[in-house]
Amino acid sequence: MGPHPAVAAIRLAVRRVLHDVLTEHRAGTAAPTDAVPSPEPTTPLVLVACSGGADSMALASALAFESRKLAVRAGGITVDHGLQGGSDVRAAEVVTRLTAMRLDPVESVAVTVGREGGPEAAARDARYAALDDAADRHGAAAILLGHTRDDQAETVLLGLARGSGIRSLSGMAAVSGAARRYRRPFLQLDRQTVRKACVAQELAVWDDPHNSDPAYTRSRLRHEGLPALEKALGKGVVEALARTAQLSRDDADALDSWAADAEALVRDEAGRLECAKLHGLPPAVRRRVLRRAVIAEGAPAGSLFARHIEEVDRLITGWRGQGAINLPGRVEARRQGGRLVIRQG
Ligand SMILES: Nc1ncnc2c1ncn2[C@@H]1O[C@H](COP(=O)(O)OP(=O)(O)OP(=O)(O)O)[C@@H](O)[C@H]1O
Repeated sequence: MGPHPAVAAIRLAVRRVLHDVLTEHRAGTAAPTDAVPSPEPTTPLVLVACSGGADSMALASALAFESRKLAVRAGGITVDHGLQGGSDVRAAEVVTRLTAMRLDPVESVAVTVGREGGPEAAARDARYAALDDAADRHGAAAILLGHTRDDQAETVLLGLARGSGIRSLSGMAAVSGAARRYRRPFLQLDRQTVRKACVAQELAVWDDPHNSDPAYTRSRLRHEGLPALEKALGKGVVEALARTAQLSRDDADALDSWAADAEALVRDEAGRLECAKLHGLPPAVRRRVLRRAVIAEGAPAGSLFARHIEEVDRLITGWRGQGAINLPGRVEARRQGGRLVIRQG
C-alpha cells in the first residue's frame, strides 16, 4: 500500500524542488568542455528551516524521505528567537526530532530579536539573518521553508490592506533570496493537507501560541479575517488569493522590466531625468522609474512607501511650483528647469 495521499502530496512537492536544486547544482558545477575534468562533483546540501510547527515538521519529514533517494544531503536548522520562556528547550527538542529523522547537520541557532518594524518583522529579520548565516557556514545549496498556500493567501491580504500596489499583492515567491537560496515547496499545497500529513505520519508538532495570539495581525487574519471572507465569498477564496499572487508577480515583473528599459529613454545626455518625457510614460511605469531613481540615490527601499513616490510624481503630473520633497535616507527630489533632480543631502 502506498503512503497516505497527504504524505504523497508533500513528498512530491519536495521531490520537485530537490530535482530543481540538483539540476541547477549540476549546471553550476559542470566543468567547461576544454577544462581539466573537475573532481567528483559535490553532493549539494539542502537545509530545512524548522520551527517545530506542523508545516515545517512535515517539510522536514518529506526532505528526509526524498533526500535518501536522490544525490542530496539533508540537514535542518531551527532558530530560537528567545521570545518565550522555555524556547531553548523547545529548540533542543526540534533538534532531537530532526536528528531522529537522520538529517545531518542539525543545528539550533539562538538570535536576539530587535524592535525595528514591529515584533513580527523584527523576528523575521533575525530569523532570515540566522538562516543565511547557517547556509553560508554549511555551504548549503538551498533552504526549504514551510509556507503553504494559506500563508500565501494571508500575505496577499496583508499586501492589499497596505495599499501599495501589485508588487505587495504578489506574496512570496516559490524561489527567492541570493543565489535562489530560499525554496517554498508547499506554496501550492493547502495547510490542511500538510497537517494531515503530520497526523498520518504521527509526527509530534509544536503549536506556537503566537499563531493564535490576537495581538498579532497575521493571527487575527488567519483566525478571523479569512474565515469571514470564506463565509461571505465561498471556500475557493484561499486558492483565488494564491492565484492572485502568481498573476500579480508576473505583472509586477513585466512592469519592472518595462521601467528599467524606460529609464534610459527619459534621461538627457547628462543623465538627468526629463519631466516632459516622464510625463509621457504610463503612470505605473513612471512611478517605478521614480522609485528606482530615488533608491539609486540612497533611499532605503524598505522605508520608501507609495505615498513618497506619489508626492515625487506630483512634481511631474501636478506641477504648481512646489518645493523640494524630503524622502527617507535624506534624499531630496526637486524640479528644476524641466528636469527632476534627485539627490542625497
Ligand atoms: N523558529 C524557526 N526556526 C526555523 N525556521 C522557522 C522558524 N520559524 C519559522 N520558520 C520557517 O518559516 C516558515 C514560515 O513560518 P511561519 O511562522 O510564518 O509559519 P507557520 O505556519 O507557523 O509554520 P510552521 O507550522 O512550520 O511553524 C516555517 O514553515 C519554517 O520553514
